[in-house]
Amino acid sequence: MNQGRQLYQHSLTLLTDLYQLTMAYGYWKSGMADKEAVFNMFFRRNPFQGGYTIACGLAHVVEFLQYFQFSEDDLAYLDTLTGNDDQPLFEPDFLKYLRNLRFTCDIDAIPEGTAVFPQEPMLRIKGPILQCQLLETPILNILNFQSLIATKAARIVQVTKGEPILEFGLRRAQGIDGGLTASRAAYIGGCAATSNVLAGKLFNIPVKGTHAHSWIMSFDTELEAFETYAKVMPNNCIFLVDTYDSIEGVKKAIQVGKQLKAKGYKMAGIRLDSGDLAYLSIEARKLLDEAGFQEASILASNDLDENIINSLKNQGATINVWGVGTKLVTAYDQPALGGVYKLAAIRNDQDEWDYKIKLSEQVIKISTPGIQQVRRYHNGNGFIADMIYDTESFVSNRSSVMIDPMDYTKRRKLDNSAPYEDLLVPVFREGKLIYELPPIEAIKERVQGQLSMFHEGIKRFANPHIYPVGLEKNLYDFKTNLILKLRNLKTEAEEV
Ligand SMILES: Nc1ncnc2c1ncn2[C@@H]1O[C@H](COP(=O)(O)OP(=O)(O)OP(=O)(O)O)[C@@H](O)[C@H]1O
Ligand SMILES: O=P(O)(O)OC[C@H]1O[C@H](OP(=O)(O)OP(=O)(O)O)[C@H](O)[C@@H]1O
Ligand SMILES: O=C(O)c1cccnc1
Ligand SMILES: [Mg+2]
Repeated sequence: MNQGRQLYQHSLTLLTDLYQLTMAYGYWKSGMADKEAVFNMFFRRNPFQGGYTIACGLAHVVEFLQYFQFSEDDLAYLDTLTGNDDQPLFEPDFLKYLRNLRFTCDIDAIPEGTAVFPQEPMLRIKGPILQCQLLETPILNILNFQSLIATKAARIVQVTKGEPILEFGLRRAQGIDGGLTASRAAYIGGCAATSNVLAGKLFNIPVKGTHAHSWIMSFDTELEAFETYAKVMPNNCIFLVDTYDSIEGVKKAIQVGKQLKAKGYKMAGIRLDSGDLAYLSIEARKLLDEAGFQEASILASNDLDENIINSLKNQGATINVWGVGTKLVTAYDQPALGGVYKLAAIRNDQDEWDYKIKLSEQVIKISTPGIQQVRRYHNGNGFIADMIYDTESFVSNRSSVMIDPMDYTKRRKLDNSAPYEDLLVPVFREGKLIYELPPIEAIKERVQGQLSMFHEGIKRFANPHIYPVGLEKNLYDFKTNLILKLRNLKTEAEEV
């Protein structure tokens, strides 16, 4: 029986964890639904043991929020949920409340394509606590994955040094949305094109493609396969040469390349997809050059990542176009960015902010309270440090002191008359979109622009230099005192 399409045709508003809805119900039932709260999204470690992370996914957060509304279907489904006594989980009046619920929060976020670092709020949301709570899961889902893949792509781009990377990952991506959003993030991170046609259409990304072994295998001979392809697609010929014997394959490609030339076309190149890619590319280059095909590209693919590409380059490989799939779109060596979303402040009955903190035995896991902003300082040559400050308590003096949250002896004085940029920009005000989403090309350019502004050391793969990020002194002191108070210890001031 045809059940109809089950995926991708309905409201995404239920794309959240059930516990967000049970808490939402709790807030509503106890009269707290509209209490104003602030949450921050941040991560604690850069992925891939690297020195930076590329922020990506905000456009899809915006899209999600613009369509945020419970549909009749959604509500009917929620109405079927029961607790362990088989009674309805949610009472009808709560579902009526959800029917009329609209997104009305303020959001400030760091633009896509910006390099970001641990502890920095990538996104800050302020609004009724019930809404902020429901949005934790989708916001993390979107930003964690796209930022992870954009970062992976940026690392691969670092090693190919301007040579184009074609993203070939769709067949092994983590499902349909994983494939689509990975293609977008990979392009933003610096890939030149994708093989993913739907991503090309949806996100305005260039698409590219060669042909597979099956094309070669469907003919009696490799030569016939190349000749037929040249006949039907004379303007898009990259011949896959490794089906039977890569060197023999290159020779056949040259034969067909000459036929193309005689007809006024150009053989764009060859593709290697197995064997020793360094050796084979060097041999292929010699053969191509000797035959007058100096301009023909050598594309290589086969489980490539930044480390293998680096090694191939060190071996003198003459590959100049890189096809990268599985290890890019699945972020093979680190499958998730550990971004979190934490309550940082809540309005009390006196209409003042109560700052909130999550304690932990591990210092790195203690959250930072406050309505946070990130100030990125420049000197003439590049970025020198990022300071996280609380917008409510910050006093813009001539200089600020920032303190490393992991080591209070590490301090730095920063000059507020030097150029700086406050990284979070207003995106929504009371639910209204006030941010103009940049075109994907601008986001992509921002990545490379940003990376050129940091000390080379943060881009190193092994033990990268740690870019300085700290808390502004008032925020640091406030956080420390709050920790002491929660642990029932005296603050320094109370001690004397
Ligand atoms: N010169 C090289 N130096 C380092 N790694 C390489 C080199 N050449 C190829 N590789 C990588 O080594 C791995 C080879 O994998 P594998 O043995 O599965 O493939 P293969 O036997 O070449 O081809 P296939 O199984 O696809 O026919 C791939 O990840 C490839 O990118
Ligand atoms: O290796 P990736 O980085 O994922 O790039 C995409 C791969 O997909 C294709 O073949 P597929 O892997 O489907 O088959 P093969 O390994 O047998 O060539 C292509 O030939 C690449 O090898
Ligand atoms: O176009 C290609 O060569 C291609 C596309 C997807 C996967 N592997 C290769
Ligand atoms: Mg493969």
